Amino acid sequence: MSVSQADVMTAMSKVIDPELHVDLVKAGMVKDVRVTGDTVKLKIELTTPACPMKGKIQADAEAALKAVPGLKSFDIEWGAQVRGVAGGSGGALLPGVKNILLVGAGKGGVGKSTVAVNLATSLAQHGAKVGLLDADFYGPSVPLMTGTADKRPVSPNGKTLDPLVAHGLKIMSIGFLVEADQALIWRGPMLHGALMQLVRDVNWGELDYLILDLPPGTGDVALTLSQSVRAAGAVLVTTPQDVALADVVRAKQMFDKVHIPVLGIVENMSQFICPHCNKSTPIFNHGGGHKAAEMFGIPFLGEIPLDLKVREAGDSGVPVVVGHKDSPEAKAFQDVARAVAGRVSAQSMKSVPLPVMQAR
Ligand SMILES: Nc1ncnc2c1ncn2[C@@H]1O[C@H](COP(=O)(O)OP(=O)(O)OP(=O)(O)O)[C@@H](O)[C@H]1O
Repeated sequence: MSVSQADVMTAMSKVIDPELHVDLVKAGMVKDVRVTGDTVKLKIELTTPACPMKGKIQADAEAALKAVPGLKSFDIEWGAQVRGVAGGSGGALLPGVKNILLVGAGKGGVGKSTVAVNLATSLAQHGAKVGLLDADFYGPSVPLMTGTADKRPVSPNGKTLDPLVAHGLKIMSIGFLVEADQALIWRGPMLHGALMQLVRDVNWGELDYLILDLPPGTGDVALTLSQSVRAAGAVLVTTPQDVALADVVRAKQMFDKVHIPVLGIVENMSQFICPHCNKSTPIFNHGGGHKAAEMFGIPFLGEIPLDLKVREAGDSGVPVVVGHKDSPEAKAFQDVARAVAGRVSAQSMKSVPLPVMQAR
């Protein structure tokens, strides 16, 4: 019995991407199908190299091909092509940037920068092209956390800046450009101008994801910055205690106000696992992030344990996903990164374009 290309496409159309709720053919993921006798070679192009569902899709695709009558063998080449969320990219300002993602928190000190750095690094480790922009004007910690604090970006032409490169990321921080206390006195228009310079006048090149570490809180500064870029979505970082819920509510309301979809909530400092006896202690309680996610009907992206390694990694400039990549903490960050990438892919599948925010 001879096998046709149509038989293979029919088989692939029965495989559903569980995150995107669409079959592989409709999603345009099946490419270069070449049938020779009773064998087929094809390429499946996922929507992100950090696809959280790759294992399931792989198993389902293989099972579907095995069920094609007459097909004796197959060879699937796996690839990934990140898609941009309509209206959530760098747009005309940064045509090479597919998705701008904001990392925000309702209040300071919850680990927002730690999550931004490890999220960006994990996505890069998966093979995505990632930039990290530290827009935390009042406390830029990305230079310290990425080991770039003693370096300065250079300008090849006197007009634009080359980002620094570390841990597979292109990095830019307000901390590279101004003294620590200088930005503290900036308000609306100046902040906006400085941010736009960091976005526009940096040679970001082609990026799948540009992660923006926002200042903490929901005041004017965070709001102005969120409004100034067209973001594909925001990741909210919180700690687990009940009192943090009020801050999550405020942060969610802020992103709603500027029409930026919240991709989900990350619960940081979730619980402390004793390195000596393995006993888990919920120092800041446990489950507040889950509760908040349920309350808003938005995804829970994962929880990160409270652990000395995470703090030490931040201070040493080598993110925990690099320095201790097999630790439970690194695995927790990697899971969050895959969940975020999955949510962005899901957004990109929605045909309704996001509203375009005008820079003020
Ligand atoms: N899961 C964790 N376990 C241990 N320490 C952590 C964890 N997450 C963050 N920290 C530490 O807590 C401190 C604050 O973290 P971070 O700077 O990321 O928070 P932030 O919310 O960005 O703060 P800010 O409000 O100043 O911007 C840092 O010293 C960091 O290393």
